[in-house]
Amino acid sequence: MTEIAMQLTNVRKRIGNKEIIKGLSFTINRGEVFGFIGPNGAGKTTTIRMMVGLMKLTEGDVHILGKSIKTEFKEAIREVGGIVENPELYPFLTGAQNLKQYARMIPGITQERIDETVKLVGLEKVMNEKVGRYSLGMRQRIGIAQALLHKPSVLILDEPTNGLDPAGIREIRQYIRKLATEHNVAVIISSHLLSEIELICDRIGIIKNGELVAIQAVKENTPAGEQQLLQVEMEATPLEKALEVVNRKTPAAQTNGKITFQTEKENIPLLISDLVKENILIYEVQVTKSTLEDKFFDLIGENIID
Ligand SMILES: Nc1ncnc2c1ncn2[C@@H]1O[C@H](COP(=O)(O)OP(=O)(O)OP(=O)(O)O)[C@@H](O)[C@H]1O
Repeated sequence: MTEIAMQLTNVRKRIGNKEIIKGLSFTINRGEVFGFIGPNGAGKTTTIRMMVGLMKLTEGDVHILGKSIKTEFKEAIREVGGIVENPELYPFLTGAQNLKQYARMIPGITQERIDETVKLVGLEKVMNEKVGRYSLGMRQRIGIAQALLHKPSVLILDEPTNGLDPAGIREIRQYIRKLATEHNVAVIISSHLLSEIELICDRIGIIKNGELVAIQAVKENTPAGEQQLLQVEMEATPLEKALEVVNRKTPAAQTNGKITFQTEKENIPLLISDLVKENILIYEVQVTKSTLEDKFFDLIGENIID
């Protein structure tokens, strides 16, 4: 059974009189790697800062394992680990000393837990080396270990592959996948490069100008022979209620005032019947088979390269 790790509901952020984030609604499941992609300035970092509790929401809510970041901040935030800016590390201390230092700030972290996280990110062999001598990829991994010490259910990484070479990216990818599948962590990764992120993620949400413009499963991760998921876009009223009903069967998001989700063909009539039973009015349903790249270039209208 899929368990929702994080749910964004109509998340908005206004700074001054500018609305930077314009009503984001989507869910991320445990064990899933979710990519959050969009051009520079799209609103990824702002959204992530709200998800990790570094910035207040102007409107809407974020629930983490069902706990509201607004009304149950402590309980909700306990389930989140993240690297938003570069991980804070002391280059003149060893990896082991850095982790120990960091662990002092969190109550109840045992040496056993530190060792466990080191193993999780595969840094056992270099723990006694000074961090200043680590490669960028190793520094990222020790940052991930720090973020994991308190056993969060959701791990959020802002541009974790930034500046890494292909080998570094491959390593990070391997550990992120392991975290999701073996430890049931929901991992959220932001990036402005589709090519990098589609290799890591199960699902990708595309953000542009503070709005979610599409959400789609990455087909490379679909086992061979499995039926290809169809992309469904639906205009329905009331939207929030419709979103909730669809979410019971499959993760759905709100994009441009419509509900977007993916499902197998035979599920479509079942979902429509569920919606009708709940007195939801359906005005339009669009079903497409488009690939992620098609969608991405259609929506963004440009190749996202710095
Ligand atoms: N404190 C602020 N005051 C005013 N505008 C801001 C503030 N922070 C961010 N913005 C604006 O909000 C928009 C979204 O910024 P954000 O950093 O979230 O985008 P991003 O998708 O993370 O981009 P990048 O990939 O460049 O980091 C941008 O247009 C930015 O100029």
